[in-house]
Amino acid sequence: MAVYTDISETQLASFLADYDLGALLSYKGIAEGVENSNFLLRTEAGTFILTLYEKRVNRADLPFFVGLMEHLAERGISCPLPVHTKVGEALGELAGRPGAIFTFLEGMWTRRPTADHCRAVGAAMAGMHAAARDFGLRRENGLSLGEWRPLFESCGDRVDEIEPGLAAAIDEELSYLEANWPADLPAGIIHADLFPDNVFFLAGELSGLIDFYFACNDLLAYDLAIGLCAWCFEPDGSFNVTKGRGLIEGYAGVRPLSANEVAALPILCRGASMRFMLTRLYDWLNVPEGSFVTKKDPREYLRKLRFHRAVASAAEYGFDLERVTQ
Ligand SMILES: Nc1ncnc2c1ncn2[C@@H]1O[C@H](COP(=O)(O)OP(=O)(O)OP(=O)(O)O)[C@@H](O)[C@H]1O
Ligand SMILES: N[C@@H](CCO)C(=O)O
Repeated sequence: MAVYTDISETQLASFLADYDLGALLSYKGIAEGVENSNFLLRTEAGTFILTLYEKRVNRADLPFFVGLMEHLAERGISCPLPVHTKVGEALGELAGRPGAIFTFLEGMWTRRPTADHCRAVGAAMAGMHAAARDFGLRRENGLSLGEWRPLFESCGDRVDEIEPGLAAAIDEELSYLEANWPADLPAGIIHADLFPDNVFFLAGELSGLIDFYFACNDLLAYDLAIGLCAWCFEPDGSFNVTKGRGLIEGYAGVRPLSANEVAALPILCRGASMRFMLTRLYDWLNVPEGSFVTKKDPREYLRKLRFHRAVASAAEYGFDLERVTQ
């Protein structure tokens, strides 16, 4: 359960006194999520989310995250909007943790994405990329190509417990990625974790994006590659080309891709699979049993990596080239 920091009603009421949200009516911890403590608040002004930032979020990055959500919301992207205190602050402190209050987004994430969901997510991702273009702050991706090998090395000598020969296979794949990673593709601010649990739908329509705590400056098409990995595989491990087409054509309907971006999709998908396999592998080997963090299976991303390694051209992701390029 993702409530690491307990708060008392008295603490919360005194925190809320800095805001124009009326009196506290009720609050409860939210079980979902693993990074931060989230609470559902009801006050006289409505329903809100209180997020307390835990250790894995770097305090210095908070102005970037909170500012980005504000920037996107101002440009019509449906995402949580930070609520300001009476003196105009978006970030405060509660129970020794940095905290912020956000508007509540209606909707639920979908456990069974369809091709229509994928199309909507592609369009929303491209809309987010476009809306973030004039955001004034930068944040380097702390989980980009250069960080993968140190992360792998920090997993130590237990990697082959997951599968015999895995350490050598990762080493070889990292060498390929390091030698061939594309450099000259359009870059900007990406979400970097736009998985199904971070996209809400309401009555079949996309109602908003949440969890911008991996957002950073990186290749725009890398976000699309993360989306292909997270949205377009079936539970049996097969890639669904109809979903792939939906995601890519949904994206390109808002921001057409360049021919170079299309050509780079297979290697970007290999990199995205590597990134999520490694963070999951690290957690698998290092997070103690019975802790709050729900461990996700690194082998899911190993299987996805193998699929992308066998892709000879981006056309195998199922889209019509003429429809997605400029
Ligand atoms: N603005 C919001 N409106 C409605 N619900 C929200 C909002 N923000 C967060 N939630 C709820 O809180 C849950 C956890 O939020 P979030 O995914 O941001 O947490 P996290 O700990 O950063 O998670 P993750 O494990 O994905 O990194 C969400 O699944 C959702 O149910
Ligand atoms: N989306 C990530 C976890 C949260 O960042 C994963 O599925 O591994």
